[in-house]
Amino acid sequence: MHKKGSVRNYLLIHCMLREHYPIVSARYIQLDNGSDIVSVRLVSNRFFFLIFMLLLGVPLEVGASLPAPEKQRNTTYSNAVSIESLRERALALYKKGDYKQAISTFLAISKILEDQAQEADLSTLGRTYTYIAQSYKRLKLREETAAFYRKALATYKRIDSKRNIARTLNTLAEAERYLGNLDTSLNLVMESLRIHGTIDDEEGKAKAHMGASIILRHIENYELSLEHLKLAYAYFKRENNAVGTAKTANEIAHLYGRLASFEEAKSFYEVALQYPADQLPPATIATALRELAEIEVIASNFQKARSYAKRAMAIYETLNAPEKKTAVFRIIGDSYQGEDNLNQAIYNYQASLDIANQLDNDLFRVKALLPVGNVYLKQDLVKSERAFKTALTFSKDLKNKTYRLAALKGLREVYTATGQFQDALEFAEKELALTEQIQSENSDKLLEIAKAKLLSFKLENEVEALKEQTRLDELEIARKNNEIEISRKEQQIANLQLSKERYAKIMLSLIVIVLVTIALALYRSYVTSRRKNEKLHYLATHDSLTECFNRRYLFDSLRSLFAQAPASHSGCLVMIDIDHFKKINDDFGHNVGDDALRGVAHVLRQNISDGDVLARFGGEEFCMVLHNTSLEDAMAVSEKVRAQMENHTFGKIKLTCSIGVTSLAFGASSPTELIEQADKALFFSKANGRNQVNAYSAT
Ligand SMILES: Nc1nc2c(ncn2[C@@H]2O[C@H](COP(=O)(O)OP(=O)(O)OP(=O)(O)O)[C@@H](O)[C@H]2O)c(=O)[nH]1
Repeated sequence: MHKKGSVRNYLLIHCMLREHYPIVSARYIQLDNGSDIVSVRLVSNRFFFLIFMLLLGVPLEVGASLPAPEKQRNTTYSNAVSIESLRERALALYKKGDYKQAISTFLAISKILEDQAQEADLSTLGRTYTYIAQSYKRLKLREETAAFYRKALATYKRIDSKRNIARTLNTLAEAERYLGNLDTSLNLVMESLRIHGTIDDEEGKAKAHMGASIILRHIENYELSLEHLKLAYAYFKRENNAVGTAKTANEIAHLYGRLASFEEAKSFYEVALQYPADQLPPATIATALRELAEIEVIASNFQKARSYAKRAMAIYETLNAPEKKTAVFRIIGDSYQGEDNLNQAIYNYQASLDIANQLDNDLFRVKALLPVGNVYLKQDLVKSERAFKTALTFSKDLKNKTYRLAALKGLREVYTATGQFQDALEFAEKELALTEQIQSENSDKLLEIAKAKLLSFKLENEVEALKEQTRLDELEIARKNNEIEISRKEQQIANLQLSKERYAKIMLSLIVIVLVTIALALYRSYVTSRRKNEKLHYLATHDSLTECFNRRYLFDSLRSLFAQAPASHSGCLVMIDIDHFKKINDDFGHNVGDDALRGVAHVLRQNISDGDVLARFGGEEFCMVLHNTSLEDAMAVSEKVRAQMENHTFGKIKLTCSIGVTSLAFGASSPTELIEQADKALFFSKANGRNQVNAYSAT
C-alpha cells in the first residue's frame, strides 16, 4: 500500500511540474512474471486536478526537486502502460487461438522490451519470446518455434534465471526434435536435466524427463525412454498429480506397446481409468480407452476391444474430435475383421474414410482405404482394386512411404487374384523399387538414429545418476516420513504423558480426598474413642456420685507413691468418715444423704493441692493422699477439714466428720498397711467421741 501511495503521489507531482494533464489515479498491476506496471488515468481539468491534489494532501513544493532518475522511470511507466494493454490483448488472442495475431502483438511487446536493459524487463522479454514460440508451435511452424525458444533461452541466460533456462532447454529440445535434429534435441534435454539436478523445480524436472523420453523414443531407445518416463511418473505419483500420473502412464503404456509388452501396456493404460472421470482431461481417458481397444484387438478379445472403443468414441463425440474418431472407427473395423464380420468391418472403415474425406486429410484417407482394400480382397476384387488405387493416389504426397508400399502390395495381390499377371508384375516391380528406396532412407535414418543412440549412451549414464538421485530423494522422503511418524509418536507419547499426569492428578486428588476422608473418619473415631476411653477411664477411676477418685484409683496411686518414695519420705494418708451418716439417710432420705456426700467431697477437694488425691473409699468414707506432706501438716489440714465440716451446712443439714491420719514415716510397707494405719487412727477418733482428728500411733 505504501508503494502504491508513493507512486501515485510521485506521478501527480511529476505530471504537474511537466505541465502535463494531471493523473487522478495510478494503479499497480502485477504481471504473471512478477514485474509491476502502472496503469494511469488522465483528466483534462486542471482546476479539478488541483482540488484533487489538495484533497490528497500532496505536498506540491516537494516536486520541485525531483531527481533525474525519477524522470527516467516515468518513461518506463508510459511503456509499462502500453505493454500492459498490449500484453492483455496478446494473451486474449493467444487464449482465443488466434495465434497469428497473438504473435504480432507479442512481437510488438518484445520490440519495446528489447530496448530496455533492465532485469525485470528481460524476464518479461523471455516470457514474451516463449509465448511467441508457443504460438508458432500451435501453428506448426517448427523453425520459428525453435528460433523463438532460442531467443527466450538466450534472454534467460542473460539474467541467469536457472529455472527458466532449464524449462526452455526442454521446450527447445522438443522444437529441435520436430525439426529432426535429434542429437541437438538430446543435448538440449540433457542440459535441461543437468540444470534441473541443481535447482528445486520438481515439476520442470518431470517435464524434462518426459521430453527426454519422447526424444529417446524417436531414436528407438525404448528402454531408456521408459526409464525417463518412469522417473516422471514417480514424480507425478508422489505429488498426487492425477493428470500428470495418468498422462505419463499413457506414455509408458505406449512404450510397452512398442516393445510388444502388451500386459504391461494394459496395466499402465488402466491407470487413467482408475481415476474419477472428473479428475482427468477427457482426452487422456479416451487415449487410454482407444489404446486398450487396440491391444484387445491384438489379443483377439474383439468384444472387449469394441467396448473400450465405444467408450472412447463417446468421449471424442463430446470433444468434437473427428480426427480421433477416424482412428477409433478403424479399431472397431479391425475388431470385426478379426471376427470375420466383413460387412461390419467395411462399414466402420467406411465411417473412418468418410471423416477423413470431411477433414480432407490424406493420411487418414490412406489409413482407412488400406483395410477397406484388404477386406474387399476376400469379397469384391473390383472394389478392392478401387480402394488400393485411391490409397496409392493419396499416399503419393505422404512422407511416410510405408502406406504407399501397402497400396502397391494390395494392387499386386488384386491383380494376382484376377489373373492380370502383367499388371501384378508391374506393381511387384514398383513395390520392389519402393522397398529399396525405403531401405536406403531407413539406413540414412538408421545412421541418424545410430548417431543419436551413441549420444544417448551418454545420457544413459546421466539417467543412472538421476535415478540414484531419485532413489536418494525417495530415501530422504522415507526418512522424512519416518521422522514425521516419530514425531507423531512422540506427540502421542506426550499426549499420553499429559493424560497420565492429568489422570494422575485426578487420581491423586481422589486419593487425597479418600485419604482425607479416611483420616477424618479415623480422627473422628480416634477422638470418639479417646473421649470414650477418657470417659471409660474416668468411670473406671472415679466415683460417679461425688466425682472423687474411686477406691481402685486410690490403691493405684498409693502403689505409685510407694514405688516413688521410700518409707522415710514424706507423704500422708488421711481417712475421713462422716459421723452417723446412717441417721442422715434415715432422717432425711438417701437423696439428701447423697447431697451430703457430694457436699463433703466438695469441702475435701478445696483442701488438697494439685497432685494430691481425693478418693471415696466406700459408703461415707473418703481418703486424701497428701504428697510431700509431713504428719504435722497433714494433721493441720485434717483439723481444718474437720472444722469446716462442722461449720458447713449441707443443704439443710449439719454434720461432723471423724478423721484418722497416718504418714509414710510410720513405716508402712504397702498401701494396705498404710490404709490400715489410717483406719486405726480413724477408729480411734470414732471411738474417742467422733468429730476429731487423730494420728496413727504404733502403740
Ligand atoms: N445416702 C447414702 N447412704 C449411704 C451410701 N453408702 C452408704 N450409705 C449409708 O451409710 C451408712 C453407714 O452407716 P454406718 O456404717 O452404720 O455408720 P454411721 O451411721 O455413719 O455411724 P458411725 O460411722 O459409727 O458414726 C449406712 O446406713 C449406709 O446405708 C450412699 O452412697 N448414699
